[in-house]
Amino acid sequence: MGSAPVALRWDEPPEGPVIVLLDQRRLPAEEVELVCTDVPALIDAIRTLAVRGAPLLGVAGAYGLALAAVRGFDVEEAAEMLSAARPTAVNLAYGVGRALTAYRASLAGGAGPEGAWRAALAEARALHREDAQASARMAEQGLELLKELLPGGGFRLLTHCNTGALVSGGEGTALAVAGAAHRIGELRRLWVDETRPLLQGARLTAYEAARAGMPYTLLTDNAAGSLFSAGEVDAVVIGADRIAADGSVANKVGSYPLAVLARYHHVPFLVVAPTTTVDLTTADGGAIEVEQRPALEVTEFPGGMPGEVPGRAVAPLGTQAYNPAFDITPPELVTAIVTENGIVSPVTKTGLAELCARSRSGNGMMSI
Ligand SMILES: CSC[C@@H](O)[C@@H](O)C(=O)COP(=O)(O)O
Repeated sequence: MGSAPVALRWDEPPEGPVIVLLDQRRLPAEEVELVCTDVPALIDAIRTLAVRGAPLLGVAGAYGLALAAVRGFDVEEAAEMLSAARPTAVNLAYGVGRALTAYRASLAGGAGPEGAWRAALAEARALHREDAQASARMAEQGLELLKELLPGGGFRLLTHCNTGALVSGGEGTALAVAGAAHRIGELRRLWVDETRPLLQGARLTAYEAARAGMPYTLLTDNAAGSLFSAGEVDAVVIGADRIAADGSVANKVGSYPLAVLARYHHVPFLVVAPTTTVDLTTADGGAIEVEQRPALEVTEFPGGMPGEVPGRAVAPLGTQAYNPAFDITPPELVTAIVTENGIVSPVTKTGLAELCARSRSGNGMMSI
């Protein structure tokens, strides 16, 4: 079994502190590090998905704030720019907000610039550690829930996008649950949606599943219906980018159709996400901003991502494309939301606000 990839680290070479990313745009073909020495480079990495996935975006945002401070950027302006780099995953603004609050408090307490950037860095490191701990708790609780829902064991799980170690300081969210099932010999099959247009499933989840030795099979997103109708899926496990106060879930586009299929076929639809992904200030799914991405990602294959080698055109030049990065699954289609603090479901009746209150108080825009 291969070791989990390290998606992000802070480094302090003699030339000055940097954020080192495993460049996810190049996986699985190449394992290449991308070194960000300044805030614009990090913002570009976030926009072009060199670093991605809700929990890791939070961690990247917090380290980004520390980088801004140590590299002499206008920290307040950097905080705004970093938070706005991608709009849907609430963790990004949350992570930036936490490091900014630590930075401001340090300055207000009389620290100089060195003390203030170190305070921001300490907060980023704390968030990174907490994320790893949350990941382990979600894996445990998600596994327990699967055992309850599917007492026969031998789970055949369908997942979408990428929710593993590449998006976390730990093993991730939904993929961490699959990993926990695999370790006890109960993962019969991991069905991996390729996740058009940027192929996070094919490129990244398959990469992680292979490294972990999981029994996995890749499918095109539009093959999922046949798989359900053949009775081959026991549960859907996905992550989330933002969960509104009413339990609506924003996640990678293609999640909502899976929830509809799961309901039709009486299959549990499980969302695995840390409480840092819950945004109690957003009332419902309609209030979640869904990121729209360039047409090129759809009209070229495999996804003409900025900074990448040009893709191959699969549509006539000038074709318009509808390319929302996320969709919204309404709460009535969600069987349960698994967090590090517990599970919200029609069965437990525990509210999201109660689970969030079990974490330390949030900063910035989060009301947790
Ligand atoms: C634990 S990651 C949860 C989500 O962030 C993930 O499912 C997802 O949608 C990521 O989208 P991406 O556009 O690749 O950042």
